[in-house]
Amino acid sequence: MAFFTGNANVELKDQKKVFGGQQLRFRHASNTLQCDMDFSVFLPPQAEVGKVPAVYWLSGLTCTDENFSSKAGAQRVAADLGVALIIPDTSPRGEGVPDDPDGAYDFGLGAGFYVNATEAPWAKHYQMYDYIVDELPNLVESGLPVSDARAISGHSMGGHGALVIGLRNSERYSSISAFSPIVNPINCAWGKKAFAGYLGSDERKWRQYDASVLLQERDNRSHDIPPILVDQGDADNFYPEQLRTETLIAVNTETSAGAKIRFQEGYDHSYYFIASFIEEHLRFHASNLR
Ligand SMILES: N[C@@H](CCC(=O)N[C@@H](CS)C(=O)NCC(=O)O)C(=O)O
Repeated sequence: MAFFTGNANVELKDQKKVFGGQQLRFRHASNTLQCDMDFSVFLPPQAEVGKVPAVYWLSGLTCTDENFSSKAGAQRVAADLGVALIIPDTSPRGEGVPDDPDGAYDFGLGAGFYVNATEAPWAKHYQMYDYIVDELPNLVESGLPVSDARAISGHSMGGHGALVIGLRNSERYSSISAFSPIVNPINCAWGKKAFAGYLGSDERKWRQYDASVLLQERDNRSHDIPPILVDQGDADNFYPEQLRTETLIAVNTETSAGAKIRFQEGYDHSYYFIASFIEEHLRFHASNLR
């Protein structure tokens, strides 16, 4: 199968057969992020005969596109369901892309928080929201056998990204799910640091990137929200201070939003937790993908 035929901007870096499908890794020149970006894709065997729907996966702090592909064990079920997995990196990368001045893991490289930065020196490259919502799906759908039937999922910072992007673009995603998401970043240390850096000190600008605020304010929105599934391990060392799951539970109840938010006993924040429940999440998305 040929990929991105005629598009000199995209290079195939790796290709492995797995469960009858293909695990692929590409590099492309991103206009939105003003740098070269790697992304991974799993194409199920069904993609050989037609376009398949896709689950977009957003990873957490310190991750690249390779953590999910190598640790979650999602390919077997995705192959069974005929669903592609689209796995971007977590920040812009490369020479000239600024990083946290102290090299901290929770800001800068590996920590783009899926926002469009407005503050110098971040604004030039840190436009992850637009990259995930527009550039990446446009690229994938133009050069791979992947349709515009999309679901979105993610972990921790990526769970925050999936909830925010899915809630703000409900016409583009048929379902949303998250593992251990940061659900109220305007009220936790990770979120405050990231939003102050990328968006500046005016906290009113932060609210557009907070899943609990978006859910609370959904009555003002013109369309309904997609079905939502959230799993949270109760032995997660970032729960509750950073993740603030209770805030989402309260808003979900108060607004009758219908999100299914589950605690899973004894599970921590790691990819072992994701591997344990990814099958349920993929089946949930497949049942909603139009
Ligand atoms: N390195 C950080 C934690 C970072 C972390 O747990 N990252 C999660 C996402 S928030 C992850 O998926 N890490 C990569 C992995 O487990 O493969 C620390 O020491 O506190």
